[in-house]
Amino acid sequence: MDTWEKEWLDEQQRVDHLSSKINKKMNTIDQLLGGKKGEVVEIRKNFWEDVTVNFEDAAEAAETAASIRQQAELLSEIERSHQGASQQMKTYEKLKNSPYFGRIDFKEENETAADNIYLGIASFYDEETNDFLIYDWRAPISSLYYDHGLGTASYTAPGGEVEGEMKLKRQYIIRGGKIKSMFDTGVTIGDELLQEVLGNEANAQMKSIVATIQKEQNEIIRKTSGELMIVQGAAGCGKTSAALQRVAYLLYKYRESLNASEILLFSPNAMFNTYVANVLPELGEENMAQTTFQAYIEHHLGSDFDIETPLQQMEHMLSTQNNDGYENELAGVRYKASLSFLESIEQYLESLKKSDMVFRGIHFRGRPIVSAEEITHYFYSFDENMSIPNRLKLVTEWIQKAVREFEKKERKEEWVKEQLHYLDESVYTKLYHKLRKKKQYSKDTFNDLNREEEELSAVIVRKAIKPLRNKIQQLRYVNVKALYRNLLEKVPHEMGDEWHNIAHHSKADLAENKLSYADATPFLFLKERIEGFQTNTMVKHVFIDEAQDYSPFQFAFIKRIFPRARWTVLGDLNQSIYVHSPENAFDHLSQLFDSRKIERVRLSRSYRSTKPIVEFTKHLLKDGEGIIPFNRDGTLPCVTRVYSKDQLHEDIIGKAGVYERNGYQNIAIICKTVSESQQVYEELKGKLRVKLMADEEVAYEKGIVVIPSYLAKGIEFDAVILYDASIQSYGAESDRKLFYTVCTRAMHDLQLYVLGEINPFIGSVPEGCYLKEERG
Ligand SMILES: Nc1ncnc2c1ncn2[C@@H]1O[C@H](COP(=O)(O)OP(=O)(O)OP(=O)(O)O)[C@@H](O)[C@H]1O
Repeated sequence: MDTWEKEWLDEQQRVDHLSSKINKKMNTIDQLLGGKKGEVVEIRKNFWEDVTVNFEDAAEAAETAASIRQQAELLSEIERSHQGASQQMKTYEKLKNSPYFGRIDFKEENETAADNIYLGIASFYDEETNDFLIYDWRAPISSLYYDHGLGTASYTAPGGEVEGEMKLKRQYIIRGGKIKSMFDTGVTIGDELLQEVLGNEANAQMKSIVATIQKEQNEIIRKTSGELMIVQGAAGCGKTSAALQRVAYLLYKYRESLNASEILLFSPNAMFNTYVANVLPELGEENMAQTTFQAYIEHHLGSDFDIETPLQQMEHMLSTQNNDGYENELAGVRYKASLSFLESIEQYLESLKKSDMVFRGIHFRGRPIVSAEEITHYFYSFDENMSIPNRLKLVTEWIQKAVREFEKKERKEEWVKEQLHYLDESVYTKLYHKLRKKKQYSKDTFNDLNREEEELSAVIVRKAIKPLRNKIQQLRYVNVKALYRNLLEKVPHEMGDEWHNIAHHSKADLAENKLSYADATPFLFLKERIEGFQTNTMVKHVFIDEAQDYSPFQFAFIKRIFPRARWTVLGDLNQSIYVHSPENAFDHLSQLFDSRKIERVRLSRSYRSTKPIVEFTKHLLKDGEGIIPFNRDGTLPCVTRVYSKDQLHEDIIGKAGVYERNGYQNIAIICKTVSESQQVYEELKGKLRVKLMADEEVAYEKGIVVIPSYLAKGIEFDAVILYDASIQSYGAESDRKLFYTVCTRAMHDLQLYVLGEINPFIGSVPEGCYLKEERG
């Protein structure tokens, strides 16, 4: 047996020893869990026997309430610790399968021997020996593993910097309690393990990367001093992965004061939410809250408007690219996405404090209660410096009072008497009981009858007027639609005459209760600023993935919603695919924060795709030289020219078959638009086992999928078949980033078809970087 084999055996023995310790702990918890369950059942059963119930007088009643509370607290305490224990059980289950992935031997300065530190997804403490047999990967000492090679090394412990020497750095793949591979590594975390991990087939869901986090990524995970962290890096360099590990790290570091629901991730679309949903549970943590910006807008405006989605906007812009008026529309969309527009809304709001607010009069059954003029008059009777929301609070109270008075008079109206006549028997009986309870019946029956009628009339009117009252409380009497229309009347000095056309389109949409994607955020902003901005102070960390796709306006908006949150923003300017995103999106963002509290991290190595694919895709960009591929072999991307649709489809079917036989489980046929995806799906579905993924609400699934460019964003596939890379599809300069984005979705294989002329971006890739084929 050579030394390495001996080492391996020793390591396996340690794993076995650890497994038996874990088993022991699991047994103890198991018994505890069983016991707790019994306790809960017992308490539930005897709940009312164990509380002293006595309502004789106030003191007794209070005692009874206290007794019930005590019993309920006991129950929830047991249930809480039951949940804690079952959570622990799940973690031990994972540790039993794979207790750790790394080891470092670290000799602290002034110590004689090195400590062996084993790193796993959670700590494991042995009470018998008072030893940590596994350290959580997020513990301060674990940073040594990610940041240092052999030799001098240090880490920041709670008590200060600890210096020393790293004697050994080892990596393992352990599955089912058996060591499958083991490597000793040097400066960076071993390429062997990375090769192995990255070479695997894509998953329908993103995986955690704890075992192979790279030094530059570790910075993203552990740096927590700033208020805004901007992470920029090429496609596939691990921005999303690092962000999710950062969430896990924050949950560990601030476990006493932070819980998962106080962290919010903005995803590019709803499908992406399902794609990343597994990473944190895999690490034994609860998932953070997830949303999309669109969902936020829908939540606030969706009941009043039909709101264009980003996907629909993109679809519209892509299909009108060659029309007259496109440039004008584009200028409008960009202006509405800018901080200048936000500033002009602020100015408009300031002017509304003095004049021009638009209100709707309050009517009931066609009769006026308070006219729009009266509301305006009352609104402007307040001090000019009083904010609009504060004034509206007073206006609302005033209107409600007027409605109350109106309500009293209304009881005598004819329609009330009519309804009284046809009143439902059950309502009648209910009211009778109510009046009896209030002891409002006298012995005088004549009076009773009158009273009964009065009460019933009051009920009828109150019920009929309630929806109106609710609307008033929701400030529906403020005509935000008209205010937004008036705002659009003002020609911004940045825009000139073409603005009239833009405003005209928006106003026509509004008239039909439609809101374009470009108008949705400004509209909501105006509404919120008028009615009183709804902020969320609970959220402490906001993460924004694919942040290059947000407009400066949207960033400013989000900042207002979460005034107490720290931000982690991840993006790649080369992947901004929306017309509203400016070239320098992150500069606009930085303006919202104190420059001393901003941290910037750049990632340059790309891990997703093989080296030949990265070499190909980086040449699609004007400034792609800085992108460094991780050294993973693979075949060259292939560009195939075809001369008919039939030929194209036949080839795609053949290629998808080859990929399937290769063992690939995630194969994407990426089209440019949703409508193209639908057509292609219709053509292929009878001949290929293929799914259409054109709706962002569906969860991402394995198999061969036809998917539009926009939805493929942020996710990855074993192989990508690009439906049509001709100049007709991707010819304009504005298509460059979209084209780069779709090509970078491929992990192992990239096949591009061209029906017509090859697009100019492929044209700029050096000859040796891809294979060329002709068909037909
Ligand atoms: N340190 C790492 N160890 C193992 N795999 C990694 C590492 N970093 C990144 N990866 C893998 O690389 C792929 C790309 O990562 P990720 O999706 O996080 O990149 P991204 O920068 O968000 O990409 P994009 O901008 O294209 O959406 C994923 O499969 C991820 O698991």
